[in-house]
Amino acid sequence: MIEVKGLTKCFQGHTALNQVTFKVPSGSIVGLLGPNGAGKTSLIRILNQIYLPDEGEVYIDGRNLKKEDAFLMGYLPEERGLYRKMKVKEQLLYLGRLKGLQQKEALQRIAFWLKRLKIEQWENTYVESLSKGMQQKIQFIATVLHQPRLIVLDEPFSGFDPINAEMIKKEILRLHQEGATIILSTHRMESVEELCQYVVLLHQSNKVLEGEVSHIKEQFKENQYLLESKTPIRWEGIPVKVLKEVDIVTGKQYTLSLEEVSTSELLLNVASQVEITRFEERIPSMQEIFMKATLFNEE
Ligand SMILES: Nc1ncnc2c1ncn2[C@@H]1O[C@H](COP(=O)(O)OP(=O)(O)OP(=O)(O)O)[C@@H](O)[C@H]1O
Repeated sequence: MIEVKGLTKCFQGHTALNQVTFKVPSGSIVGLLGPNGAGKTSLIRILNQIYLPDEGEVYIDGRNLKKEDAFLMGYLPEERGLYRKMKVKEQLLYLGRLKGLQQKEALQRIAFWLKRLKIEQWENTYVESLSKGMQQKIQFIATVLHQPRLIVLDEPFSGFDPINAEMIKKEILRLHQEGATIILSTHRMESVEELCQYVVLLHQSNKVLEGEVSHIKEQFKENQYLLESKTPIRWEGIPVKVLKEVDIVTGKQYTLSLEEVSTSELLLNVASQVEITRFEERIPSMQEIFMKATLFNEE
C-alpha cells in the first residue's frame, strides 16, 4: 500500500533521514522502530504530509501521495493535541467533520466509539477536566473516526494503565482485522512482539533492518536451545556450551549453545541422567534484535 523511496530530510545541516526506502505491506501492522533521534517522527510527518522530504518519494497504491490522501489516513501523534476548552463530543464532531464526515454519520460513530472505550458518560465534559488516559482515548477516537485505511500510531500506549492499554491493543487488532494498514511506532518491544507482522528499523537516519518478523527472527537465531530438567544435569563429556543456568520452580533451566552434537544426541544423552521437562530452540526477542541491529550499525 505505502512505498517509500530514497527519503532524505535535513534540518539545519543535520540529516534526520538518509535515503530511506521501504515498503509497508497492505493490511499489515508494521512496527516502525529505532532509538531516540533515529528519524521515526520525521518519517511519520512526511507520510502525513506535515513535512516535505528534501529528496525521495512516497507512493500509495503505486501512485504519488497527494493532499487528499489525508482523508485515507489517521495519525495519532506522540505529542497529543486536543482543544482543552472544548467538550468531548463537540471536539470529536469538529475533528470528524474536518476529515470529511457528514454530521449524522460522525455523531453515530462518536457514540459507537465512546461506548466502545467505556467513556460515554464523559461526552459533555471539557477535555481539560479529563484524566490523561481518558484524553488519550479521545485522541485515539479522533484518529480512527473517519475509518482511515492507513493508521499511524506514535506510542499509542503511553499514559495508559495496563487495563486500558489492553483495551486499545484489542481495538488496534480489530481495526487490522477489518482491513486497515497500521504503522506503529513504539519503544515497547513487547507491543511489537504482540502486534506486528513486519518491522522497519531506523538507526542514525538510516534504515538498518526491514522484513517479516518471522524472517528476521530466523535470521537472528544463534543455534541456542532452552532445556529444563527436574534435577541438575552433569555436562561433562556432552559437547555443549552452557550459556546460562538458572533455578526455576520445577528445577533447572539451561540456555545452551550446541557444538558438534545434534539435538537428538543431546536429548538421548541428557534423558539418561534426568527427567527433561522442556526443550526448545531459543528464538531471539525483538528487544535482543533491536539491540544487536543498532549496535552492529553503530557509527
Ligand atoms: N523540526 C526539527 N528541527 C530541527 N531538527 C529536527 C527537527 N525534527 C527532528 N529533528 C532532528 O532530527 C533527528 C531525528 O528526529 P526524530 O524526531 O525524527 O527522531 P525519532 O526517531 O522520532 O526520535 P524519538 O524516538 O526520540 O522520538 C533528531 O536529531 C532531531 O533533533
